[in-house]
Amino acid sequence: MNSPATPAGFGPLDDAPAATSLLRFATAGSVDDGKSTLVGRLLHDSKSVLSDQLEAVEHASRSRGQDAPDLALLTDGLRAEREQGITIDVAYRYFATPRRRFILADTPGHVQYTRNMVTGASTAELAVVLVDARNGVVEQTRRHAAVAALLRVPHLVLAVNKMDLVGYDEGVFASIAEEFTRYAASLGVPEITTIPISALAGDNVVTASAHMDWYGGPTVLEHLETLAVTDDPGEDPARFPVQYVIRPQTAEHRDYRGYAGQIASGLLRVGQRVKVLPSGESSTIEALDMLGESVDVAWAPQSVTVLLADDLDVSRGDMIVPSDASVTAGQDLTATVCHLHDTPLEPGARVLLKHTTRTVKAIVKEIPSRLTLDDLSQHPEPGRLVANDIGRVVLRTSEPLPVDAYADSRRTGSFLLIDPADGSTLTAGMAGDAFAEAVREATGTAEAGAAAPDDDGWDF
Ligand SMILES: Nc1nc2c(ncn2[C@@H]2O[C@H](COP(=O)(O)OP(=O)(O)OP(=O)(O)O)[C@@H](O)[C@H]2O)c(=O)[nH]1
Repeated sequence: MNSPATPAGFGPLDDAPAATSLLRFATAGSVDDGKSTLVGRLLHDSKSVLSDQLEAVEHASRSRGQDAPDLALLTDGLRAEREQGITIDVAYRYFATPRRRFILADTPGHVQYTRNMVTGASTAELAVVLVDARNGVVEQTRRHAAVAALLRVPHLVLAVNKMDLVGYDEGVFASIAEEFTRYAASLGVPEITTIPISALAGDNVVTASAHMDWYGGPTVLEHLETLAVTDDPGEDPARFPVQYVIRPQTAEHRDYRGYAGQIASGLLRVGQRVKVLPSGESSTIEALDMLGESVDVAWAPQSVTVLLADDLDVSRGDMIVPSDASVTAGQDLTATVCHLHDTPLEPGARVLLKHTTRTVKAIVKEIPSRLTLDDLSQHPEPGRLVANDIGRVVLRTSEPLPVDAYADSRRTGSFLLIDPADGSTLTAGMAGDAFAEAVREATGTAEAGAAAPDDDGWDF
């Protein structure tokens, strides 16, 4: 049984300081649409490939009787391992150009890998969806757009690849671009860019194509390099999950009581009025300690120790938020989820729910909907969710949790369901109804509903 990697957006935060020049993006495409070739071309033409790697690729291509280097071989390590049946769900690649640094989540393209796109795209600012110009928008393309919309990836690029095989025809590109844009926009994707490319020939990947003078937009790399990403932590709601309570037992520090953790989103400053969830008690930030130094301001994803002016009862897993934040702590949670595990998720399932630094018991009360992702219609009898399914679940947690709507905060609106028996990740969840509402609006279909059997002792 394959247990997929923990989605990056749902696991621990990385320690790297926010850098304006960093773009996280994901690629998605069906088998043979040319994803490996596109990634290889990006790495090669942006000179991110080391010369010994290139020599190895040229050598391998020649020994296969090919004149030009097969750039798909640059990503072949991943493929070889996949063919041997080793589970590598998402490979992260790092590369840089003079204008920006990139982290690319490279996800396999088969239908059964929807969950990998969820994993790869959970922290992405942008997703590149590839289609083969000869095939146009297919079921997988709609799936990828739906997953990008579900994860609220803010920028979506449709790369219409293999334009060389359709004679670089503007009409072919235009009709694919139009169909895709209509579909993705109906799901609420805020920004969609469509680019005609040939990954093999290098048209519009890094350098502008000489074959498509009817296209006046950016190349793929230009778009990736110049996209304005919202990396101002001040724009996000401030959320500080408490990881440790620090109370030194020395005479010198008798009165010290600090709350250590990593800022999950937004920005904290000394003097700010805050409240602690779930208790709702208020106080003021008296000091912020970072690596032994006092600072006035700290922001996500920095690790800090917060000192409050009042002596409140704060424990691990509590969340410090601005006093006027609308988020409340509750035990009933509705979410859109992508089920990741090979064991299905059923109403009545007893699971662990991991939200930021806190893990509590939870029960799946209801599965009101299960989506057919190719046309977003509702299964008439949702029943249960199997691996790669996207659906809606109603959960009840053993303790109140301050969960944001995912639409407001990707970090504190997401959670994982975990199997209490072996600790494996079952399901990635996005709290709130925004995606379900977009789907209902786009399709006009109603949910059916499947409720849990009577509780027997797991009644919180
Ligand atoms: N003519 C033409 N062929 C292309 C182009 N891009 C990729 N190909 C070819 O299409 C085939 C599949 O390309 P890959 O890059 O391996 O496709 P992929 O999407 O990574 O495939 P998987 O890794 O199996 O999902 C290869 O034979 C490529 O050489 C293109 O722009 N034009």
